[in-house]
Amino acid sequence: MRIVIAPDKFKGSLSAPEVCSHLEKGLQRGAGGNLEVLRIPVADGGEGTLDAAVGSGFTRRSALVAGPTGEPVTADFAVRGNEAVIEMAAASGLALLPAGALVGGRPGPAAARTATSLGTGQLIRAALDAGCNRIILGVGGSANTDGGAGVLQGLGARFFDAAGTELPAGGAALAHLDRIDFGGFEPRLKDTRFVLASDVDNPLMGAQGAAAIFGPQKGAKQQDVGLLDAALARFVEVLAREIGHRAIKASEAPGAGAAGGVGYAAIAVLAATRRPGIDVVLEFTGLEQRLAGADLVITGEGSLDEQSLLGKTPMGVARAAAGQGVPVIAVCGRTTLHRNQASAAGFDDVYALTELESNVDRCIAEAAQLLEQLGTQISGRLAANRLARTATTKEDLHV
Ligand SMILES: Nc1ncnc2c1ncn2[C@@H]1O[C@H](COP(=O)(O)OP(=O)(O)O)[C@@H](O)[C@H]1O
Ligand SMILES: O=C(O)[C@@H](CO)OP(=O)(O)O
Repeated sequence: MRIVIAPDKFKGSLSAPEVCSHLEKGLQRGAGGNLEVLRIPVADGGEGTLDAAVGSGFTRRSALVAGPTGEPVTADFAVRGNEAVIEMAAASGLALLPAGALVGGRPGPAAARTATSLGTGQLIRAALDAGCNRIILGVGGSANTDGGAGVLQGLGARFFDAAGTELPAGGAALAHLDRIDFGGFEPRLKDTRFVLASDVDNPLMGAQGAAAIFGPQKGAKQQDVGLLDAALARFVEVLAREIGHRAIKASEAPGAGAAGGVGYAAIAVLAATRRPGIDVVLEFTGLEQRLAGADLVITGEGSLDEQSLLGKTPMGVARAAAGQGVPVIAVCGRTTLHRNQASAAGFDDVYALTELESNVDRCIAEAAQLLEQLGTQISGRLAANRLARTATTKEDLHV
């Protein structure tokens, strides 16, 4: 029997490659090691996108870049031929904030105002140095609200105030922006194509913008949100002087507000095409083709819920599986979906770790072992031949 395991991470407990390996261990245990298993970790453009690329034949590279508060961090990216996958959170992620930027263990307001996406720009440069001219920029989980100004700085642009002094890092400083010098801008960008892999469709500014919606999770208090939003508006105004009206148009584009405005810089200056993260990931993993001839695909994520139905990773996998006529099982930490919702979404069966351990904290702490147990259980059910695409109509659906 040929099984493809193509899950997203279980956020807070297991990375997608870990989900793959523990699930396979359990499945094989239940099947006496007789399964042919193909592991394809997937993601939605955010955290885990790099793992998905590496799991699909890209080579992991690393570069020393500036972290969100400027301190050096070693960030990975992935290369295959002339194509690179950059997960911006690897350089500018909220999770990289040093202890000094945290207040009570959470990002503080100073970090919200000053965090920069500089390291993401430096990673792009590292990808260019590696010979890439097609760059997939996976966004999300960022610490910055700087409109992607840091990305442009990392690529050679310089930002000045009216006195001709170079601006300090971060979104708030953009309130004092007077001029951007693109004189030293990376020339190789002219021949480089960017894809912005993002599921976030917020514009750059306003009530649905980067500062208002994602600022608070980065530590911004109400007054910081106002300040950052106004600073972003100033950035757009000054950029429009340099590159014309497209700077304004891009600020309204869906996705401009992704990753604190890295989406904006990518669309306005790097001419990035925005695509749903899951579509981009499924494409570079070649999932649909690799499903050909499979008897079953197992996907999943930490929480399978109503949000998942809006097109998150497991839905993308289910769609690809439907294209190949392959049955789909979802595994997850927990689920709020009813059986008819799961079935309408294309899942023939859903297994949650909470069925094995009702204490969610323990479920998270012991996810690896529980997932193995679940894998063994799934093997047992497969052996009993209880999986069929008609499961739901037979009232045989698991949840
Ligand atoms: N092992 C686990 N057991 C139970 N619930 C889990 C487990 N791992 C993650 N979760 C739940 O999934 C949530 C994360 O959801 P997930 O789908 O992985 O990511 P996202 O938030 O990006 O959609 C966690 O907050 C937690 O509630
Ligand atoms: O980085 C961010 O600003 C947000 C939106 O892109 O990311 P996430 O949705 O992962 O919180």
